[in-house]
Amino acid sequence: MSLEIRNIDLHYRKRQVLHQISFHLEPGEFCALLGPNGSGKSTLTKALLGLAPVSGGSVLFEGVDLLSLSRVERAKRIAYVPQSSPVPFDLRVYDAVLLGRSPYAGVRYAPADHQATLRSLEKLGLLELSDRYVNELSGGQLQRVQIARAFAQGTRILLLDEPTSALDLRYQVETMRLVREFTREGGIALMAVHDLNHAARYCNRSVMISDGHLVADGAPGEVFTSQTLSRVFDFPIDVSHGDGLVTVRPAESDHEIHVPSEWPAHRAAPRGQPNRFVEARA
Ligand SMILES: Nc1ncnc2c1ncn2[C@@H]1O[C@H](COP(=O)(O)OP(=O)(O)OP(=O)(O)O)[C@@H](O)[C@H]1O
Repeated sequence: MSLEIRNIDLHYRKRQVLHQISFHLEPGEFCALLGPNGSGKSTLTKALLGLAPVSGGSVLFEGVDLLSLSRVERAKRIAYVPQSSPVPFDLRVYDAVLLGRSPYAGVRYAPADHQATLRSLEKLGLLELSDRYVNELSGGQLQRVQIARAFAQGTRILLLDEPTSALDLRYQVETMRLVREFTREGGIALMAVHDLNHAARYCNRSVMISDGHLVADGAPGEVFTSQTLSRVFDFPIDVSHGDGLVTVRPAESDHEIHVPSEWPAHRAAPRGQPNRFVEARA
């Protein structure tokens, strides 16, 4: 069952921040949500969670518009790892992860909720920290608690906002692998991320936003071209392909790439085709 994001418009006060954003994600897709600072990535993520005021459009999953659901019902379908969030000082790691089960809990948590919590703590290497208070953790440990809570929620869709920004290299890689495993088991993941090399390496889909408009959509190997990235980030960027890997870096000064003033003339392939690169701005 795909996640269909259709014609999302969003205004903050009178300023339009998202313009007719449309794309769909299939089970198994780990999609990078890319774009420069202020382009609208976090806003789109929050819109999908019902946390930002959508002025038009819908988000369809399993036959329902997620935007029409209550918070609890939406939380059974979609979990979120925020960039940062306030830390309650008197909460232990175990209880913070158990909170991921609150959409299912009645008066008290069931044994299945505790089992899901333990599995998630183990996955994220947090069992040893279970009894620690979350306000005593390092930034990276706290980030792993957020991820564990989202996994414990047991949803089919996972939204992540820069989930590896506070993590050291080992946990960056392990987190990317866990999310990839989640999608290989049939989940759908959408991750706002700045690290283009991470996106190229771990994601099998990428969607680019510029100034609130969708400007490119496809596999990273197709979308990541010098021309597109230089245009979107307004900065000369080199892309090399080799050994099955795409590598992105700032262009060397002795062969700087001209930042094109026009969008590359790629067109969307028919639905279901692997190349979904679109030229979304005329
Ligand atoms: N609560 C808000 N009220 C008004 N404007 C907002 C609000 N939140 C974000 N914006 C504006 O919306 C636009 C998109 O911001 P957003 O945070 O979605 O960008 P982003 O792509 O996630 O940026 P970054 O990469 O820097 O995290 C920006 O111009 C920002 O100033």
